Amino acid sequence: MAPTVPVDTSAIAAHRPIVISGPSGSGKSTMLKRLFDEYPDRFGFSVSHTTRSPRAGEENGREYHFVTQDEFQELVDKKGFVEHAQFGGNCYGTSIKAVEDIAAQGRVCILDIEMEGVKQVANHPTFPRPRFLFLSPPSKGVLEQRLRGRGTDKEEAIIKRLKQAEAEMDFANSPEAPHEKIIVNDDLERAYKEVKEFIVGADA
Ligand SMILES: Nc1ncnc2c1ncn2[C@@H]1O[C@H](COP(=O)(O)OP(=O)(O)OP(=O)(O)O)[C@@H](O)[C@H]1O
Repeated sequence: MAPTVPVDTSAIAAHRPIVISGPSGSGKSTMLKRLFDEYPDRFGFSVSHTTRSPRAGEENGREYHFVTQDEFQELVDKKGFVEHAQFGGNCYGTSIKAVEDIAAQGRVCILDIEMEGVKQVANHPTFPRPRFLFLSPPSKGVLEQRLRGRGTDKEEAIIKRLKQAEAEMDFANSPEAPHEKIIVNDDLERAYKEVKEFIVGADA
């Protein structure tokens, strides 16, 4: 067994990261965009690692930390990732160090991740426990309408997202879910107020 990588997590402990999850189309990007606009200096997204090749205009350390398969695996073995996954034949992961980098700037790191990632974060052996928020659509029907209304997905992708949404919702409502709060995104203003209250505090 590889020893776990020794990463200083003192800034993370002082600025506890927030994990936001919820089905695709539940409104995570919408909420986070508003929050970042309202509080430009308060939050940050960590820079992920990936084994995919950089695209034109992408810079190592800015869009991603671009690494080889071996480098990625080494970090996996050392428990250096808070969470990691494979998409389309490439590996992606959020390192503890990347989250610490945001916290060291005095910012709260926001982790926008899906169900499998949430489970990994909740069960990580050394990562300080973040705060978990789940954003839920009002119903499956409304979710479907919003995914279609967004106009970014093909029919096949919408069907896949709806199926995945069911699994996410079941997990969020199960006893092993780590979420401290589930917010239903029906009315945008009301839901945003709740999100803000959870993330920034009632006095904000
Ligand atoms: N409360 C709301 N009422 C009506 N429409 C909403 C509401 N919240 C979000 N939407 C719309 O629903 C669509 C999906 O929202 P959004 O893209 O923020 O979801 P997401 O959770 O970030 O999805 P993904 O995980 O795929 O990035 C968008 O078109 C957005 O404008």
